[in-house]
Amino acid sequence: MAAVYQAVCRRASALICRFHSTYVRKMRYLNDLKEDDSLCRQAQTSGTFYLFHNLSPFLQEVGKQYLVPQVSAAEMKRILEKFKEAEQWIEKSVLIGCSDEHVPHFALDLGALEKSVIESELKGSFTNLRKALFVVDEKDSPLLASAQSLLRWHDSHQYCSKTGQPTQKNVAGSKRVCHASGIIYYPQMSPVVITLVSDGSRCLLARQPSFPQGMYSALSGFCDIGENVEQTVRREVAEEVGLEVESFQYSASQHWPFPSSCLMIACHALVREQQTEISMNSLELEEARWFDLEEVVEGLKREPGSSKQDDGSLLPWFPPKQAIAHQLIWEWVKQQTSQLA
Ligand SMILES: NC(=O)C1=CN([C@@H]2O[C@H](COP(=O)(O)OP(=O)(O)OC[C@H]3O[C@@H](n4cnc5c(N)ncnc54)[C@H](OP(=O)(O)O)[C@@H]3O)[C@@H](O)[C@H]2O)C=CC1
Ligand SMILES: [Mg+2]
Repeated sequence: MAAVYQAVCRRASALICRFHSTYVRKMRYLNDLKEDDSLCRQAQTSGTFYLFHNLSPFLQEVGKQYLVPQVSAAEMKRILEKFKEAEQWIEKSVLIGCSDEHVPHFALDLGALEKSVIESELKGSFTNLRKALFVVDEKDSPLLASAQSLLRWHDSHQYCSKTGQPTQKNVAGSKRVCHASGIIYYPQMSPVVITLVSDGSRCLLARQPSFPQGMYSALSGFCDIGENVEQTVRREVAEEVGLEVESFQYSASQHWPFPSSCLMIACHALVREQQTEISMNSLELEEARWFDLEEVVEGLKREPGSSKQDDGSLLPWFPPKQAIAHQLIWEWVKQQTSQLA
């Protein structure tokens, strides 16, 4: 028995090692591409391309599925030759990852080219990211989100904010340089804390006026400069619903591309059972209230379309699973259910 156990352990650790070495080699290769312009330029000739048009990703609808096609370098060349200055277009691409076999992946925004020509050549359509993220396969959503954020960052950092001179991207697109001042700009993300507040048996969910009808989510807010995560959690909860956080626990994080590149830091927070009266900040929120376990479980089952009742009123529903808010709400349900068991 012990021998079998040892053999299983050896096999497991061999697998883990193999996984790590593939991962490490991949990360090292990507880093080389970021650091070495000529290596990256060469990689563009054998890589694959995810296409965007004015920041909308290109999708293909196959049956009921939406696919995110990777266009080969040869196919890219063929399409771009239909337009002027084909070579210059490839230069605009940014590195977004690579396969385990080191096939590099790039994202390219063809916003200045005729959309319909590309759509009919590649048999698909450029789709708004807000829709795309929720219809593609789960593994593709983070890739689309980060690719769009990087393309957006390049688009809005064409000039040096100190000298006003144009900035130049390195080939991989991991930075931009102002040659007049020597300033290097790196892609930025804004840290945002998202907090699911609980009083021990209920959780607090709120609506911002911009949310779709009937949707409630956890409280969120940008970190102020100089703040740590704990301070942001405490401040945002105080500002938005007038409650004091007693303790909090980090859950997970997620890159979120709206409005532009946020690092969502998700936390659970507890307030005292005796101090649960909400004083909502109506400049930021439209509604904030406590939900019990049963109402949350029901809400998780609801789709946006099934939220409307015959009398026109709306039953609450929560963000879809691609949003980290969904994960927080699920975790809370699991924790409550395990307490009841
Ligand atoms: N993935 C998920 O599950 C969820 C993601 N989110 C994301 O979190 C983000 C922040 O949440 P929200 O509650 O709106 O934040 P806040 O409560 O901090 O309020 C937003 C306001 O803060 C100001 N602000 C401060 N810093 C910034 C900055 N770096 N970028 C933009 N605005 C800033 C703006 O005010 P002004 O315009 O007056 O200057 C903005 O309107 C949202 O953009 C949303 O997309 C939110 C909930 C769930
Ligand atoms: Mg907020």
